[in-house]
Amino acid sequence: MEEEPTTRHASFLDSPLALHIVEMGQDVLSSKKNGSILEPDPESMSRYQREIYSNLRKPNFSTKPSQWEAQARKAIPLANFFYIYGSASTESTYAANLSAFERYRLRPWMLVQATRRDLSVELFGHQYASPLLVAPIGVQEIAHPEAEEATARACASLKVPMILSTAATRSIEEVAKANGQGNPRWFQLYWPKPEAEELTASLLARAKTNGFNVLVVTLDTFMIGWRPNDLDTSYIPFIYGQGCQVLFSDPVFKRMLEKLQAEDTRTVSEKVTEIWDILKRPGTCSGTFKVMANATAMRKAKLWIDLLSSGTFREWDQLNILRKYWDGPIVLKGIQTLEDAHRAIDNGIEGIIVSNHGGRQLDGAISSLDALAEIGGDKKVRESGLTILFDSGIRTGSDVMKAIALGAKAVLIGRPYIYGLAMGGESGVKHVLECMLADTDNSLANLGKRSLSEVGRDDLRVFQQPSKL
Ligand SMILES: Cc1cc2nc3c(=O)[nH]c(=O)nc-3n(C[C@H](O)[C@H](O)[C@H](O)COP(=O)(O)O)c2cc1C
Repeated sequence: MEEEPTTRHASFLDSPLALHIVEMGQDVLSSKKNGSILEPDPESMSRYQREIYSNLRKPNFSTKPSQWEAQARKAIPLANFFYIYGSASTESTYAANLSAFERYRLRPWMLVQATRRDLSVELFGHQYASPLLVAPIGVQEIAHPEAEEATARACASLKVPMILSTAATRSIEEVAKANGQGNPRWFQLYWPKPEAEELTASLLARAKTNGFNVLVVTLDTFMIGWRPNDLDTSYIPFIYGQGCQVLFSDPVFKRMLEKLQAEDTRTVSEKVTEIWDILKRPGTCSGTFKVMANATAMRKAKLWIDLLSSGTFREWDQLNILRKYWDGPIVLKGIQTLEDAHRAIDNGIEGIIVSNHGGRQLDGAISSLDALAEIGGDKKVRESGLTILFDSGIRTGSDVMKAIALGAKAVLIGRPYIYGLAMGGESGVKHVLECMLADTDNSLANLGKRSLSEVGRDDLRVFQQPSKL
């Protein structure tokens, strides 16, 4: 006799096969709860690796950091390249930054359930998808005509926070627009000199209005480093008004400029003589052309240099001035000593970036990674809740792991993404960031870790102790 359909249905649910399927489902659900899913996540950061292989052809750009540098060198005028690549004096700080990563070696762990991984980090109450941020780098137009806007779009597409430099070639508003609504972005301040507090207030108000929610204050560049590459070609973009757009677009700066012009008592002939004096100086044709083309911008640029790069230093007790104009987290960039990290804590600062500006400021200095090793290992720092970020030398995913192991919560990518910008504008930046994200995820997996919170000093060996004074 034929069974009733309902009975057939009921009997299937009772069948061993159905029970097995249900049990499998329950296993998957419970393993999800336990965080031990056996299938790799198709959306993981390392998907870029799979995409490249499945394309079955060479990617448009190399995946090697050394090639990004080489390709950027070919893509832009040499003086521009050397401004980006160059460091202070003998470039020994830059060399130390890179070689330090060779001394700290990772210790991979086996038979760890790292099929699914979590690269997210929490910084100042915000959840970020990865520990990578884009470092503040000024004058991006010298790498590509789309400049900071291209970087902002690339960052938005990958949800990587962009830190906008005060020395940008685009205004705060233009970069915010290119970065789009809801994307995380921070603002880096080159602190105008004390007489221009109103200007500082205006910059910070604009940053806040335009969705920049963390303030990075750079402490290591009150005086520009001794940079022979640029000195030998007498090349500094700010003189021509390049890298000055954040201030040029500021209402307080505009008022200052108007006042200066109104007070300018020079006669026309005196002004012509001044330009003629510049043109008479021995130099390149392109220098002469730039002087002619930018005579107006140069007057504005003079004020920019006087306000931002006058050589006037600030002190610790002045930090509280910034609290008047900024109610969000403040991060000090350029910390290299444990003593200064303690001062940051004592001054109620929320975060520091252990950085030596990529070796562009003080030559003969310790590597930034050695500085991190000292600061990140300190009891007072660890117990204080101070957020530690790191830059200067990050080139690969394993570099990211080493910095995290030494106590950084997140890291800043510097020159590599500017090389990406020089190679191919927005798509070049995106490529470099996707490589860095994939390599970071891959390194976490091959270290045998499921999340960044599991990475610590046990995962490192130092093979040559940092020199002690
Ligand atoms: C061309 C160039 C311009 C930079 N401009 C700024 C800047 O405007 N503000 C700032 O805080 N740091 C600036 N930096 C420093 C970076 O933020 C970062 O500290 C450095 O690039 C890290 O070193 P790395 O590139 O070797 O990894 C600049 C670096 C370069 C290479």
